[in-house]
Amino acid sequence: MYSTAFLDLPPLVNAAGTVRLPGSKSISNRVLLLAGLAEGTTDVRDLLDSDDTRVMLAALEALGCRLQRNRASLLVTGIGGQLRTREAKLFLGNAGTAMRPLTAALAVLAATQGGAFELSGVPRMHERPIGDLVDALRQLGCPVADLAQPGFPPLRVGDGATHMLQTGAPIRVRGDVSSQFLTALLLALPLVTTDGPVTIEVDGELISKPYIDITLRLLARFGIDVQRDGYRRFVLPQGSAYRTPGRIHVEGDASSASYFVALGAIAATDKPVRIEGVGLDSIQGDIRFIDAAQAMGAQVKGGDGWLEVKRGAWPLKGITLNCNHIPDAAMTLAVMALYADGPTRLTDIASWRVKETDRIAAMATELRKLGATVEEGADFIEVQPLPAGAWRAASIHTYDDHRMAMCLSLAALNPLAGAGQPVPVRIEDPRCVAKTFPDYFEALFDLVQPLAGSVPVLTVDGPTASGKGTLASELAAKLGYHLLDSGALYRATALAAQDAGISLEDEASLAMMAAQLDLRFDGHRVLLGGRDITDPLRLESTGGMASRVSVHPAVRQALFQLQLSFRRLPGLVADGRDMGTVVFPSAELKVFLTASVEQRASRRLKQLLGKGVAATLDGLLADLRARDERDMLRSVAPCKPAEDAVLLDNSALSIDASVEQVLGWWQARRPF
Ligand SMILES: Nc1ncnc2c1ncn2[C@@H]1O[C@H](COP(=O)(O)OP(=O)(O)OP(=O)(O)O)[C@@H](O)[C@H]1O
Ligand SMILES: Nc1ccn([C@H]2C[C@H](O)[C@@H](COP(=O)(O)O)O2)c(=O)n1
Repeated sequence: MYSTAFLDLPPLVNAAGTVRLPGSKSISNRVLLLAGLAEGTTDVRDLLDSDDTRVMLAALEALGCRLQRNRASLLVTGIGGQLRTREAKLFLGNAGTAMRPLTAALAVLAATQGGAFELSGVPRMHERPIGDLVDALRQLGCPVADLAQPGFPPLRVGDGATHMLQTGAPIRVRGDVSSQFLTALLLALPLVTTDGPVTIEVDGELISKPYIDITLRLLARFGIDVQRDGYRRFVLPQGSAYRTPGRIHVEGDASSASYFVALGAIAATDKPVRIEGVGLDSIQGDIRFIDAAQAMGAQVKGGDGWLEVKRGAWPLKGITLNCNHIPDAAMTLAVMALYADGPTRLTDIASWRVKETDRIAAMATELRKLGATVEEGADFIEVQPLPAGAWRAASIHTYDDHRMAMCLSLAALNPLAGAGQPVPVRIEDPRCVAKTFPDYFEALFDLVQPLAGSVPVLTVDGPTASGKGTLASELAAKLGYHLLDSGALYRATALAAQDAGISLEDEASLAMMAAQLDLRFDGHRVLLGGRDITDPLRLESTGGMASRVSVHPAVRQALFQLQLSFRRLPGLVADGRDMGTVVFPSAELKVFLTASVEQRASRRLKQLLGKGVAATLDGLLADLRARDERDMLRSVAPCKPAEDAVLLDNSALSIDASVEQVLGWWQARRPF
């Protein structure tokens, strides 16, 4: 997962390969609540691991459910409809799929068994309406107190006392703001059917009906057979009781599939994008997104648990579509619309305005930043195609909304819109995808090809102990980029030579060995032929040997391709001696880092003593001078600033100040 302040996506031009989807958020949180309320233990497979499921799990644990995590599954032992805890404060983040059903379930349990629970979330959750559900619970006779603005969380349900509920008369609930209110009642009211059946009647036209279908199917799996009259009237039979189904499998998230369906439709020109975990047999309403994608031109094939998507019509075809049945996935259509031959109008999407953010306003604002013409209304959005040449590089604000981040990432495919200046796209706060798809960007990068030469590179060259490694790894962490410590390759070659008894002057043998290095970087550990060489790699003596090995042109040539292979999406920070001059001459920013030799020697001394390695200042000064001379005066790729490098003397700069300085230079070169 990328937890950086922003993530820059270079222009992308092709897509192919397979993505395995994380579990559906809607199914995961429903299953968790049902398992938590049921008698017995439920073995939940392929559960989504994300922010929204984590808050649900924390709530269940606080309520006395037992959770046992195994490698492939989560075992949930429920409370069997009996409160184990009578008071708790539950923080539910921005998870509507946790807030609404837990409010209803705890309201009826607290009222009938005596309890009091506070439910709160992030500030945006406190702006998301829940009044219609609260009204329905109050009709029943459940005490519900608004703790801030009436009709919005935070709420307190129950007052510690027991109450008789009015289950004899139908409970009325509005269906035209969020279908989650009805889902919440359907999940909660089986708990109070001891004295007779309980009826729910829906006022107004129910939106997002497919989500109710998911709720009903899952209720059936947990032993509740709801009788119904279409989507207007639902009857929970007397004596309903949750029974664990034993094992339950969570299918992949159909809303998350929409980004990869769109990716295939836009960019899979040769081989398809294959999506695993969700398919034509899906119980999720958002699977119908594929109909919309096909209407726009996508070629879609599928079976049970899989889909394959390729580009069909190109440009895509603009469509007008009522999106009431696919409210979440429909956002993806708004970005696909940029690649269409005419306007795309998405209607009946008023619910977008009360989601993680006001999604109609957010989508319109961000698409306009890219250069698009967008019209928005109370319950629609109309997006004009964005012709080649009209795209602008944009820094996309994501509003703490995972779907904004994932949808807008598709704008990086802009080179496919036609001849014109390709532009990168910046996604602000990429971590917001953690709500449903923590590894979304990693999955995207596995499938796409960047425009040739567009993966950004930042080089940091300089003499030994100037702080290159420290600076480069901080920069890579801040930008979410890969890191190449090129010195480590020379060091590993030197160690391998030592192990094999090869002389450091034997250029041909060294080069042959360097070309076959079995080197693996595993986090901070470095493995050579499976052996952990992390510690020996950093020895001063190894640095000295590396310096001698690196003077040989054939060795440098042997390591050249390996270094180039580190240039992968989304970008690279490379440190060494010749990164800016030889290996990445087209790097966007080249920094040449220096510090006085005295300063460098004293830093290295501190570093070594800190690791318990004996050293003296005089000895280090002599070693550094010798190494500087060899590295700077050798005939091939000497350590020197590239002509277009920026010099940074950090003798009097802290590490943080150096990082800020370089990030400032980097930002100045970005088009955002
Ligand atoms: N700006 C700075 N101010 C103070 N200390 C620093 C600064 N930058 C780096 N250091 C410290 O200097 C030491 C050497 O830094 P580092 O290992 O990053 O250098 P290097 O140039 O990568 O060395 P080498 O070429 O030997 O790999 C480390 O202990 C690091 O914490
Ligand atoms: N791009 C590079 C990186 C390193 N070397 C050589 C010269 C250094 O003295 C030695 C060890 O590097 P360090 O880990 O200290 O950065 O490797 C080089 O020639 N070119």
